[in-house]
Amino acid sequence: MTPLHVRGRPGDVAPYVLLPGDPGRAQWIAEHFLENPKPYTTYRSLLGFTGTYKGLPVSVQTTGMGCPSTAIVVEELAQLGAKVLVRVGTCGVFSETLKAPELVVAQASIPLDGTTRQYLGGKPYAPVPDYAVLEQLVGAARRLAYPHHVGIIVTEDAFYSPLEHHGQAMAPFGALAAEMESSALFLIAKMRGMKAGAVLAVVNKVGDAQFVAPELIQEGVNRMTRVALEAFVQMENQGG
Ligand SMILES: O=P(O)(O)O[C@H]1O[C@H](CO)[C@@H](O)[C@H]1O
Ligand SMILES: O=c1cc[nH]c(=O)[nH]1
Repeated sequence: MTPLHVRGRPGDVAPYVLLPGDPGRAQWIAEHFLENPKPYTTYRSLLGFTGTYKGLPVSVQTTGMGCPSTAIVVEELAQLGAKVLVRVGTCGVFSETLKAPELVVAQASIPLDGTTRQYLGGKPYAPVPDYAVLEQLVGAARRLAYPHHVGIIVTEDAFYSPLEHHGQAMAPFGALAAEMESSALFLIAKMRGMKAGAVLAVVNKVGDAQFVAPELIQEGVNRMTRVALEAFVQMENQGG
């Protein structure tokens, strides 16, 4: 039996998993960073591949956009034996002092989404990455000398909110960036005994009508992927 959506079989998914929102990014990462990548699921375009990076088995699994889809994928990755999950996503920033292709490493997510609210029955909660994963992500970004910011992000549902952008309202409280998946990832990973983190490439200032130039996005994606993979290797070398 495979899970309902991530249609891999036990053994198909590696303990270490990269989580991009975009299936095109999942395929690009598999082709450019993994040796011998093999697809294990294509259902609903939630593409998943497993290969190796520097000899370490690694999977890359699309989450789709938003917390509802991410929650399904993370639950099913737990069923398939995943242990360490790192979101490699894109984000919008609240200040022009953060620029593409800089990275944002999430230290916590302010959960403005509906999925975590439903999981928690409305109880307050602080979705945070696993501390060891956070440490390894920051360490890898430093070693690679990629400019990065470590801080609070906002996870929200409405990319095109008709109201004044509600994520932006959290900027005075220290939020650096907005995206749409990390709160659910952090919460569900904790509930299911997995370790999670998130590294994000800056692609716009929140509310801008355009993303930055494709070359800058590509460079950010390249950098965040390298950071996440090097963090996996370090974690494995230090006993997982
Ligand atoms: O680039 P990904 O990983 O999809 O992440 C961001 O991009 C999408 C919105 O454009 C949302 O999923 C948001 O979280
Ligand atoms: O969720 C997101 C992702 C990228 N840019 C945004 O403004 N929001």
